[in-house]
Amino acid sequence: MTIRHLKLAEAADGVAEEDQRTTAIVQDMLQDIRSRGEDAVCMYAEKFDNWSGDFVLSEEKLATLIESVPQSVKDDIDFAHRQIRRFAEAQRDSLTSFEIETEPGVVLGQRVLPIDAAGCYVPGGRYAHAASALMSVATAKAAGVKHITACSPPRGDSINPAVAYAMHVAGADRILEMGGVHAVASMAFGLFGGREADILVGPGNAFVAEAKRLLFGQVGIDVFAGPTESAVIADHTADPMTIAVDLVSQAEHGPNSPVWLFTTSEEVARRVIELVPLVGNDMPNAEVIHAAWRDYGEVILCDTREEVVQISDQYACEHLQVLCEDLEWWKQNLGNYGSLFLGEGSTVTHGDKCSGTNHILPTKRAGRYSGGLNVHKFMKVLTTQQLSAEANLKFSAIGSRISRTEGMEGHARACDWRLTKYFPEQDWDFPVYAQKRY
Ligand SMILES: NC(=O)c1ccc[n+]([C@@H]2O[C@H](COP(=O)([O-])OP(=O)(O)OC[C@H]3O[C@@H](n4cnc5c(N)ncnc54)[C@H](O)[C@@H]3O)[C@@H](O)[C@H]2O)c1
Ligand SMILES: N[C@H](CO)Cc1c[nH]c[nH+]1
Ligand SMILES: [Zn+2]
Repeated sequence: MTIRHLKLAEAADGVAEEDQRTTAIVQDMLQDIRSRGEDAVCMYAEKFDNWSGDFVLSEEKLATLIESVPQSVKDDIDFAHRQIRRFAEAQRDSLTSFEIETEPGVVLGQRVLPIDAAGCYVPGGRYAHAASALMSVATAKAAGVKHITACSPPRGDSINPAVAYAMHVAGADRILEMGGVHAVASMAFGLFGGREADILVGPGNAFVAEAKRLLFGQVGIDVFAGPTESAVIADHTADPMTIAVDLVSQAEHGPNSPVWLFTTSEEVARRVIELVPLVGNDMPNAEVIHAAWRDYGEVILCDTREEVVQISDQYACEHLQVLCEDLEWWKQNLGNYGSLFLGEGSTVTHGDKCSGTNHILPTKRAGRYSGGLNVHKFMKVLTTQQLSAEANLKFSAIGSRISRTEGMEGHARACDWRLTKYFPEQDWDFPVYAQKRY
């Protein structure tokens, strides 16, 4: 393979150490919250978010916040909410409960049940992520989750009003004005009068994502959804300006948000390298964009589209845009990503805000083994079985023999007991233990 790195990420060497520092900080915080509970949370809220108010958002305060949201903002959030809820319901209806009789008297089934309690983290450090509230809460609601707590970091006197509105219309039962590791821990441990979450979902910065990862096991999580990443795949037909605008759009997430270009066209690559800083200059948050591009931005030139697929699957980027000829070929051949955006008409902003697919997506190469948040993450597939006495003639005989082959006498006798109970007159051509009746 003859790939060339036309632009390297300047921060590449320090990333592993930074991840280790984050893990150590988050481990200490979780341990402290485990032992000191709400007192520790109050301390972190004061330290990181300058917050010493109540955490549970009251009905009255929620009403005041909603009142302060302009009607035009409510209309847009309502539109996005309908799209997201509709897509989640379509997903839900393709996974169903069923029962089948595989042999006479053997009924096997699956029941698809919602998880009972979800904790939805809505980021709020740098931006007011109203759409993220819809993504997690509306999807949990579509799944049928009964107890939904949503949280977001307060800024000034409250969480952002549009975020509060989005949480409310999507169906949150309880809102915490709290963010960061301590909010994740509060939902997991059921602090401040809430239920212990059965699953924690939602994106967040490196600390939030690491907290969820460390709590996994005690609770379920959706996916490792840390700092945003975006990649564009482009051939010679792509418009460099469109690529630059789209890379800048996702670099604005934070100074550690990587944006990558994988291309077969050196001309397109060189033009994009010129354009990104110019497009970024014109933005209110130019500093963040320049840092992300300088430290994490990469441009990789490949000879063939097959090589591009190989590189792209290796990066397993959260968002992947394809600006090339023959989109169907790319759709069939790309295998690792969080969400795919095909053609110039589709920008990541559509998925981020309002098209309806979920924007809570895998980062740090988690796209190799998982998709993003979807309605199934809030649902459990539970199996059931009911065997008649007659069905035991076959199934207990086989179960007993397999158990003894494996050296598991207790398992074998559970079957033998049924054979001798239901078929006392039968002669067996294999050893069957006649259990004493006590
Ligand atoms: N992968 C996805 O699906 C996805 C989607 C949307 C957003 N995102 C990402 O979410 C992130 C949002 O980050 P944000 O910072 O704006 O909001 P955030 O709410 O995730 O984090 C802010 C909180 O982090 C805590 N914090 C800050 N510094 C800390 C420290 N040194 N130690 C411990 N805790 C600390 C504070 O409590 C603060 O309120 C971005 O990185 C964005 O790219 C990802
Ligand atoms: N691109 C983000 C997912 O990494 C989601 C988002 C929300 N708002 C803006 N962007
Ligand atoms: Zn985004």
